[in-house]
Amino acid sequence: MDVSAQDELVTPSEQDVVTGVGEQESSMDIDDAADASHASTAAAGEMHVVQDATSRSADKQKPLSSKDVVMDIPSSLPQPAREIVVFVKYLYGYKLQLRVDSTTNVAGLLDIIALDSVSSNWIKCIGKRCADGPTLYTTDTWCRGREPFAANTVVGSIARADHTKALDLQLSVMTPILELNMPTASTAPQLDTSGTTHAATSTSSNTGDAGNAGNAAEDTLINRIHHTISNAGSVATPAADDAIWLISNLLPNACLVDKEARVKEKVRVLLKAIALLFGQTSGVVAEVDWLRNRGLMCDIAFIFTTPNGGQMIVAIEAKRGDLFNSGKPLPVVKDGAFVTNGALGIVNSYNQVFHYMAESALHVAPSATTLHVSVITNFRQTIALHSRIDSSQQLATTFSCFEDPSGQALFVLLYTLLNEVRTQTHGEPERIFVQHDQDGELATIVQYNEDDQRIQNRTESESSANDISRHSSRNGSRGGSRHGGPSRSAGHSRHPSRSYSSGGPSRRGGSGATSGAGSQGYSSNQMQYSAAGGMLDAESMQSVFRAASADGVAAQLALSTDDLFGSEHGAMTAQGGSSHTQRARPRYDRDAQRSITSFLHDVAAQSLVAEVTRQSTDLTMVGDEPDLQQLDDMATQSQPPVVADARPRLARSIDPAAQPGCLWLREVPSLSAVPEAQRCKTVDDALRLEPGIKPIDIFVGSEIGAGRFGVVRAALFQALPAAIKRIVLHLYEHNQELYQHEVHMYLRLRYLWGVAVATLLGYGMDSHDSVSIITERGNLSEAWPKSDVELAVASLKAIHRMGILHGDVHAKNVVFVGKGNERRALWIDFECSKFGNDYHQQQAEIQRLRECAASIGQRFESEKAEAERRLRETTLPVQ
Ligand SMILES: Nc1ncnc2c1ncn2[C@@H]1O[C@H](COP(=O)(O)OP(=O)(O)OP(=O)(O)O)[C@@H](O)[C@H]1O
Repeated sequence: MDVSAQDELVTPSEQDVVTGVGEQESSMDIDDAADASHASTAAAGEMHVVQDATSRSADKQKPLSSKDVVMDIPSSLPQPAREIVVFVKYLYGYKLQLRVDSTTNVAGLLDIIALDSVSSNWIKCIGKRCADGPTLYTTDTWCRGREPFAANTVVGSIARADHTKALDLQLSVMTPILELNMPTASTAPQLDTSGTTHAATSTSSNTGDAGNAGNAAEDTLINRIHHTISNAGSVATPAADDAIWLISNLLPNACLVDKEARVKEKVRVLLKAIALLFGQTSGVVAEVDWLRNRGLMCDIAFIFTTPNGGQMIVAIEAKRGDLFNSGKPLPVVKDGAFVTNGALGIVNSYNQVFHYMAESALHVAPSATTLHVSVITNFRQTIALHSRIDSSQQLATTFSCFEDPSGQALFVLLYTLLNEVRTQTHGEPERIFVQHDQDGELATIVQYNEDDQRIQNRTESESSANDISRHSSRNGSRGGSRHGGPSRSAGHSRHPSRSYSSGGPSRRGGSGATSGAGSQGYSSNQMQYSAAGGMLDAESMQSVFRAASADGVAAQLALSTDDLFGSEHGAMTAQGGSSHTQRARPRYDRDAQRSITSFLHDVAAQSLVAEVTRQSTDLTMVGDEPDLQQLDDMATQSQPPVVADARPRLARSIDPAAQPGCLWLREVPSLSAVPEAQRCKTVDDALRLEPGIKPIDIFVGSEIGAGRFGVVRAALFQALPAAIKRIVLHLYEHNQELYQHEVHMYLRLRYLWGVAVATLLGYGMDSHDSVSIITERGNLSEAWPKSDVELAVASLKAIHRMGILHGDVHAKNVVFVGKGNERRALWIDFECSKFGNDYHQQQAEIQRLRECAASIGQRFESEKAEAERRLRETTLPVQ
């Protein structure tokens, strides 16, 4: 299938690179190609009037017309205007031509847009937001008294805009969080090796082994890390707010534009919103067999890795409930990480994903009246999402459950993580828990006092609890896995959902049916989540619990094509009777946002989250696997285990020889087993075989290095300088594992990309027998001056802080990018890296780096002296 997204947003330069030099292997000098690319950009730009500074000032007096195209967004433009341009570009798909210059203000832009026949209320919203400040997203506040933007009008009218494009924002052009929340250089906290924070001014208190230069390098690095973290994904960008807002408010009415596309558009819109929120940039495509083998019965799924450290599966199922209901205890989240071995292909942009997904969804269920999109994700990004959706609520409790506007969404977060977060932020862990067995059949509500003594068996929702208890006792619930999988009982006993209570609007499980607000009519197999204001059937609950028990976060967004965003849901929203809807409405409240983002960017919180994440995902963590029987017994005791007791359940014991589970690699046949006719010889061949892969703007150039895997070549990857390491799998027995391991480690180090670790730009199979790892390209240091050494040491320490030892410390594995203050040392080659926090090993690595660098530096100096001597000799006048 051709997934070369027609609305894939490609700049002229990228396009030129791709179409101009399509062959993968070429010896053309890569920097020439870059120049050519830029030249062609300029050429293309001429057609569209690129606005450089000169032309801007020359055009100053000209009225803005609709004949010009914005090719770039001047940084001088006020932020709201920049946002508008971005939105316009995506709303109109470049059809609306407008020019932005330094004289353009927000009002001017809005005027231009208003003149256009397809002007959109979406734009008006932006305008309003600009005018009214940060209250836009509290729709009722924003709309009150401001005709014509009454609340319902807004919801309805915005829905007429083409959200597909509106949501198709590129993360790179969003407001960097830096502007709002980035601590200034003087106040940015610093990490010491123990992970504690210090004020930035106390640089001298930093580590001992690097001198002042080292401290300075580290300070800069830490600031950059902050910056990177801040900018990773779209958590705190206004655009992400928009996405949250869309999801929680507008989707009920959205997607009515393209009636023909129906499911496709709906799926696309929703998923783009999700993508925007989660900021994922790459993923793998999974199909039915792969899913079935893992107990995930849906029609298609995508597994994303998010820049912010999580993984997410988006799955579409034609029949709701299949997803988690296949009878296997741990469907796809294995040991805290999604198992993606054997998935189908790699995608490199979310546009591709949506095209693929939409096509596939239509293909697999062309006549289905209902398609369900489930998002199963784990870790921190969802925390950000949820805390921002309702930042006024206490973190841990509001995470437990959330219903989307269609009434069927559910987010459940990793409970231990939540408790940690809550302890961190509120000084105490969660104290009300739901206990149930791993089948989700038993649920009792237990409350603890501050001394961790059990004080209550039920919450106010006694009827619900009664039902649950009766139900469970009928089923003779006990710990242990009916399906032979590991028991989740101990873990479940600390489920974060504390709020089984009445009061929220009820919503029966299954698509489409809505009961009245505040309905109390439960049946025995239904339970109400007041936090979500929704009602789930037991089956769904089981599903959720299973997902949660697998240490993941589950979000189910069910879409009904019949009444996907129909009047019923709209009515529910309009009634305002839905506590859920009110809660779900994100608040664009600077203070709230600040507190959340400061939490997210707080170094201690980061390390806490990282730590908990590590406990549940660390591939090398060969923890003590708890005795399953013991866990079962614990679950049946009246007093549930403390949170810490649940931890061993998360820390997993794996076969050290087992391959990392979170990476994709199809089982690769040996080359000889592949018939000649089926071998990939070109990128096109690979594309035919791997329909998820698009010719991803990659241009391969000349050799720049070599190692045990073979040669590394310079490349341009989407117009970025890159290095491509190609690994022929059949050459060595362990190549596949090494490849997987290296990619895995790069992914684990994503926070340091571009700061201390070369950015992983792409990876995956490029033919039947070879895989590639594409990284940001840098230069080796020739002379290793002291400043380079300190930069490299600082980067290595940052890697150590992430709990990883490089394992192959050598000067050739550090590349440098940038100049002057921007210079950074980026580590590459992680195939020998391993998890570990051993101080002595860390010091040994640092020491080794210093020695390598010193010897290269000395050699460089002596060679230089020798060359100068020779030069002097040859140039001395002959006597
Ligand atoms: N991102 C990059 N930027 C610049 N040069 C790079 C980059 N990646 C790799 N190289 C060059 O290619 C060489 C080999 O790369 P790498 O170490 O990743 O390959 P390898 O096959 O794993 O080598 P080794 O046998 O040392 O493990 C590096 O020493 C470096 O010179």
